[in-house]
Amino acid sequence: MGRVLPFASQDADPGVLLDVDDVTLQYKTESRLVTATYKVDFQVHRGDRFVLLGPSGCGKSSLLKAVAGFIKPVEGTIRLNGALIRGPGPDRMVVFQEFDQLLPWKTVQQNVVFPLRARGVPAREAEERARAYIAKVGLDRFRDSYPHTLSGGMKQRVAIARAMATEPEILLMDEPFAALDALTRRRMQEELLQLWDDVRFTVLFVTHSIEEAIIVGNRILVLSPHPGQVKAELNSHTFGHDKSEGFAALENRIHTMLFAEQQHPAPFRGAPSPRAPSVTRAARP
Ligand SMILES: Nc1ncnc2c1ncn2[C@@H]1O[C@H](COP(=O)(O)OP(=O)(O)OP(=O)(O)O)[C@@H](O)[C@H]1O
Repeated sequence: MGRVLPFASQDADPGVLLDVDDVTLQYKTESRLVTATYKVDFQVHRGDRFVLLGPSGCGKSSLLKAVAGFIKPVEGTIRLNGALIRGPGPDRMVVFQEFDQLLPWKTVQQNVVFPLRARGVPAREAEERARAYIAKVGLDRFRDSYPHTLSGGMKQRVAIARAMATEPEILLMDEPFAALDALTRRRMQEELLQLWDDVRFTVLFVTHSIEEAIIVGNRILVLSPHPGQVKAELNSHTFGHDKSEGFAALENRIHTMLFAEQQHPAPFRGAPSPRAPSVTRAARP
């Protein structure tokens, strides 16, 4: 493999990779104009695990789609490495929540090879790179399996391997673990962190789970409810599943930030739930 540099942050470059500047996103439907985000600003540096966190409908997925180049801001700009994003490009890869993002008629290996060949990577290199990334997500034994024979978690691992194998500048993940059971989700979060330790890629990660944001992210952008506006940007680089000192404090701080002005407090406040708070659950008392 050997060619991880374009994807990785192996230098100490503190420069901005992704610059989202004053971005307003809108959708026009037949009956109305929906403002998804309003004047959102943030900057992602190389090697960041940057999380967009906020309640359902605050425009997290819309921001990710705009960075992917699928939708255009009505106001503001998005730049990657200084260049204006005008559409989708090979420098960005998206991992979605849905398990059906793989090609069902192709094996795991073929699924990972496919986008590499489409980008002009020579056959042998594509095969080798696919093998290496499939190994990184622990699926060597399933290289010749078809997607319908894999569990949800395994399919997401393939989707991650496929995206990583293209070695994009930034990996865009839209609630990639949200449809998994709690234990698998936790394992996937750990594996993502291990992968990051290994490859040091840059990721923009969308979630509505406060716990997931703190575990996965080194920086968290907290967005207000619809239309999404920036509430705060926080550092979270010292936490993992061990929930070391300060985890609960940060969790509470974010929770308060998101729901302090709500008239009805979330049901688990004052009576902590054994499950981690999620923005969606909290937003629907
Ligand atoms: N294609 C669309 N047409 C019209 N409105 C849309 C479209 N996609 C999203 N919206 C609206 O834009 C707003 C933001 O949606 P978006 O999916 O980005 O939010 P989100 O924070 O990702 O929500 P969730 O966590 O529920 O996925 C919502 O009000 C949504 O209804």
